[in-house]
This record gives sequence, structure tokens and C-alpha cells, in this order.
Amino acid sequence: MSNIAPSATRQALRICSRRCPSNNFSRLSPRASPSFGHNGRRSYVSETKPINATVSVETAIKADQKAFLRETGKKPQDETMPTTGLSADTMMSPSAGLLKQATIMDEGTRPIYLDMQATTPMDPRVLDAMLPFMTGLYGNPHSRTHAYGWETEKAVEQAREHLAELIGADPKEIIFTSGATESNNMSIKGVARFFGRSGKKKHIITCQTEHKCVLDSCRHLQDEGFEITYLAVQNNGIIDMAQLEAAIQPETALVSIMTVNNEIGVVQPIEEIGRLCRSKKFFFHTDAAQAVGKIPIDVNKMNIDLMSISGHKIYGPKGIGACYVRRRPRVRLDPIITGGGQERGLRSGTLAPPLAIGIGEAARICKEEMTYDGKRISALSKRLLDGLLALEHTTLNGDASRHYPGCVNVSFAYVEGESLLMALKDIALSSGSACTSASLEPSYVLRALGNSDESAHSSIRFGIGRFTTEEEIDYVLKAVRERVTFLRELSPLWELVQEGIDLNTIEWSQH
Ligand SMILES: Cc1ncc(COP(=O)(O)O)c(C=O)c1O
Ligand code: FES
Repeated sequence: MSNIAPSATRQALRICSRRCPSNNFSRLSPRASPSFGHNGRRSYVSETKPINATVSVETAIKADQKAFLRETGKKPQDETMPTTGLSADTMMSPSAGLLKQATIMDEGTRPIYLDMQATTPMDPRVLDAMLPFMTGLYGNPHSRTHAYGWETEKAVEQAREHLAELIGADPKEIIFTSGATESNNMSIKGVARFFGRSGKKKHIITCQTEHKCVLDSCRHLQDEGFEITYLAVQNNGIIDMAQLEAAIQPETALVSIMTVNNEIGVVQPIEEIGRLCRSKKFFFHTDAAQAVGKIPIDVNKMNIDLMSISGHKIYGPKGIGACYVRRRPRVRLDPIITGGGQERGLRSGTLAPPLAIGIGEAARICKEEMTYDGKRISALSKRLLDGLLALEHTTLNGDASRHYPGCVNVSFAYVEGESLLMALKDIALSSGSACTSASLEPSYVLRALGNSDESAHSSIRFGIGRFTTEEEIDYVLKAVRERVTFLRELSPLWELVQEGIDLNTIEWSQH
């Protein structure tokens, strides 16, 4: 096996040792984790094999890098990073050892990953749980006549239990889907179509800062004759409860308001919304893709009737999600995918057991480690935010206290966000949600907060997660400070501001 073969185990060691001050590699000994050599052959690291407990991560990474260079004969990084101006030597220096080495396809050094709202890296423990179901345990969980089916079904049902435990639900209320997009479509279109059939319940309330998949589901329902209220948000990104109450009609069938916003991290008053919906006797759906596993959620305490969950936002696999659908009082909905009647008839089709088991394991770990992760992420977030706000003309977008700390969205006045992203190529960041980052339009979420186009254009989202380290935050702070200063010095507007000129008083001539 190649010395530098990528493997879940080696990643696990790096990740764990970063989190544990004792550097005790053996604490999280992975079970049989596969390694993939360059020849593509698989081998397993045994569970009991002793792991060198004295090697520091830094040394391990550097040794890996050396082996990589020896084996491939490659230069560490060809020439320079054009936008950072860092030479290959600098990139490989001990301080730049933070830049992770790629574990796939000889990619060389990789940016620091701070885009946790787009997706999270899979926890190696999740991969360990999934692997047997991608190899020997390949039964169809819906097969009732033999052990292959039974063993897979048992594992899938255990995964369902883990998900249910994380949100205080009954396992029977968990429906596996392909992700939060499908869960949102299923909840909103499903409830609307079921109750809209009578012609009496054809009104839905949502909010302008929802994820595109919620807004788009609502647009489709508008085409089918439903009336939708898109609530505005206040300047802090939170909805106004009085406005929500005022929007209610006798025809209202559903309210859909997200728990944590994916662009600015604000947390909506879910418990209050749930109480209001229950008292008015219509259903409450929440897109909790960015909230589940990160902040405590209890579907009963919060009177949530439907909830969307995504696997890849909680250190699980992509392509799997879940929808919580309340049984008492029973939520009725028209299924979108029909056929064999799996998943209580709400989502037909053979389940993907490795993915379902993966999201279940991810949920189990989240429940167990939420307090620990929460404390770490809050401390890192404070360090980052304090450092960023120490730069002049820099502001946090969204409410500072009703806020999930792992999502920090900041506007840097007089700097163009896309230029800053380009200048920060050694850090994986985004100026908004992954699905809209292809377009250079200013974020509709920031616009809904009342931000100007300029402010929305100068915003960057920093996503902190389970495996982010203090060293990474410090690297990011230093890089942002240097490059914001550099870009501002190029800006004529910044020069005017430095001269004490109020830009609002300037009359720009038109050509
Ligand atoms: C708030 C929110 N809802 C829904 C989604 C879509 O989730 P999935 O990728 O699982 O379909 C995302 C992910 O981008 C999200 O952040
Ligand atoms: S080695 Fe310390 S937590 Fe994993």
C-alpha cells in the first residue's frame, strides 16, 4: 500500500488529534477503515493495530507531504498562487502546513475549508458505519424473506431511531428522502395539495429569506392557484411575529419558516411560531437543514409538524435527508414520489441503506457531541468575529445574539466580495449560498435585510464546523486583514473615505 494513500483512518487521526489537546491518537480508534492505494486496491487497517501516539499532527502532515513529493516527483505547488502571491516554498512552510494536503487525486495543498453551510466533511466514524453496507451487507431492506433483508432493515431502523432521538420524535415519524430539498418540496407541496383539494385551504405563509427550494416550491404552488404570503424580515433577519399573525387567513393551511438561515445564521423564533400555528390549528413546517445537530431541537416542545433534515450538513453523506412528519395530530400530505408504498407511503422507492445508516450515525454523533461541538464552535466564532470586526468599516450581517455561531456573515465596506474571495484562494469561502454563488447577483437574503447592493456585494460567509481549528481561524484572520487592507488601498473610494469625505455627499457625473 502506498505510504501516502488516502484513507478514512488517516483523516480520522488528523481530525481527532486536532480536537484533542492530548494528541492521544488511540482515543478514537477507527474500526476497519479502508485505505485506497494508488493502484486502486483496497486494504484495511485493523482495529487493534497500535497507532504511534507520539507523532504530532504537524509532523505527520509534513511527513505525508514529503512522501507525496518523493513519490510523485511533483513540486509542492507549481510556481505561485497568483492571487495570494505565496510561493510554493511558503505554501509548504510550517506555518502554511495548515493548508490541508489533498487526500485524493494528487491535488497538492488545499485551501482551509470554511464553507460549512455549503457542506460539511463526512465524519470518518460515519464512513466506518456505512462501509459494511456497501460491501457484504447488501440486502434490500424491504426484502422480508431472508437474512440479507432483515439485517439491512435492522440497521436502517436503528438509523431512523438515531435521527428521531436527535429531535425528540418517534422513529415512525421519520421519512428518509434524498435531502432537504426533497423534504422541503414534499412538505410544502404535499400538505398544500392535500388540503387545497377542498378549495378552502389554499393559502401558505413563508418568508423572503428562505432557501431557494422553499421559495421555488411556493412559486410552483402559485401556478397551481395557491396564494402565498412571503413575509419580510426585520433588519436583523428575524421575522416579526405581529406580521406573521396579521398574515393568517381562514384559508391558511401551512406556515413554512426556516430554523437557521444558511446565509446569515440567524435563528428564527421557532417555539413562538409553533405555538401560534398550533393555537390557530394549521400546520407548521420548518427547514432545519442548518439547525439539526447544531442547536437543540425538540419537535414536541416547539410544536413542529414537519421538518426537513439534510445528511451532508451534519457530517454525514450527500444525497440523503429526512423529513419529520408528525403522527399526532396526524399531518396529511400528498406524496410526490409514488410506487411501492415505502416510507409510510410518503416516499416510494428502495431506500439507500449505506446513506440512511450514514445519516443515522451522523445524527447519533451530533446528539452525543452537540454540547462539546457547540462550545468549541462558539469560542472559534468569537475569536473570528472579534478579529474581523476589529477592522474598520466591517459589520456583522444578521442578529448578533439570535444567531448560530458557526455561520458568520460579514460585510467589508469598500471591498468587492468577489475580489476578496479571489484574493483568499487559500481559504474555501463563499459569498452566499452554494446554489446561487454561480451568479454574481447580490444575495437576496442580504437585500431582504435592507442591505444596499454595495453592502451585499461586499459580504463573505465564514462557516465554522466540528473540525475547524484555532490555528485555521488565526490563519484566516491574518489573511483577511492583509488582503482587505491591500484591496482597499487600490480603491479610489477608500482614498476618499480616508480623506474624510462623506461619499453620500458626492455627485457622480454621468457619462
Ligand atoms: C437551509 C437549507 N435548506 C435546504 C438545503 C438543501 O439541502 P440538500 O442539499 O440536502 O438538498 C440547504 C443546503 O444548501 C440549506 O442550507
Ligand atoms: S484523538 Fe483526541 S478526540 Fe480523537
